[in-house]
Amino acid sequence: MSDVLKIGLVSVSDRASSGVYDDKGIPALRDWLTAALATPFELVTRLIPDEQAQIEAALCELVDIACCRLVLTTGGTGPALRDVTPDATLAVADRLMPGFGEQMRQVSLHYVPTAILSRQVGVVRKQSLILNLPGQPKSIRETLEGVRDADGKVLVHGVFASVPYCIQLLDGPYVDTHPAVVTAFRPKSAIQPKDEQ
Ligand SMILES: Nc1ncnc2c1ncn2[C@@H]1O[C@H](COP(=O)(O)OP(=O)(O)OP(=O)(O)O)[C@@H](O)[C@H]1O
Ligand SMILES: Nc1nc2c(c(=O)[nH]1)N[C@H]1C(S)=C(S)[C@@H](COP(=O)(O)O)O[C@H]1N2
Repeated sequence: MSDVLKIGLVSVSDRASSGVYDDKGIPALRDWLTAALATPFELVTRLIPDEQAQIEAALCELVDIACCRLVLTTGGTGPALRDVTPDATLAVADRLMPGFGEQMRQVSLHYVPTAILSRQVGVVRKQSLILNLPGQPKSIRETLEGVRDADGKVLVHGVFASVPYCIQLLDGPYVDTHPAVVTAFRPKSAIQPKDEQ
């Protein structure tokens, strides 16, 4: 098994994918991951419209063929008729990870009351974790990183704190983070010394 974490990034947007506006989802995801990850990773990106069949196909390709152990989507999680990212994610899921959706909405409520409108889910397909993030580019940092007070103390944990251990439990590569951005939590027995990573 390679030590390099392959991460699929899927930006789901009718307007960005048709060129009405520039896609800000993938750049925001790339920037955040570059700042947060302390272990090697490789990105595979897709920009597609809000079409359920295309989202399902992209998720299956990224997990089954590109072997991405983590896939992050952005966009299409709301209640509008064309928002179908969670539906596509559930359709290709083997198992649900309800804590991720619950925690992302919990975090997001600190930023915006309409956080409850996001139907975002976390699931496992094969040995890969798929997480839906909302479409607002700023929601990427908010949901992954969580909420801090003015002194930088974490008030509500972002979901990324739990992603490295989840990948480890799915027999994926050992992933570590920069604590200034987000601290990866795992039980003491699962922590690998730096020289063995
Ligand atoms: N990929 C993106 N790049 C830049 N801004 C985006 C992107 N996706 C969404 N946004 C912004 O976040 C808002 C909410 O995202 P949502 O996924 O609900 O998009 P939408 O309103 O369905 O439109 P579209 O699918 O055409 O982006 C959008 O109205 C837009 O302002
Ligand atoms: N962290 C965070 N979560 C958020 C938001 C946001 O700006 N930041 N926007 C909310 C809004 S307004 C909507 S409609 C839903 C769904 O957004 P989406 O359709 O762009 O995925 O996400 C919600 N969650």
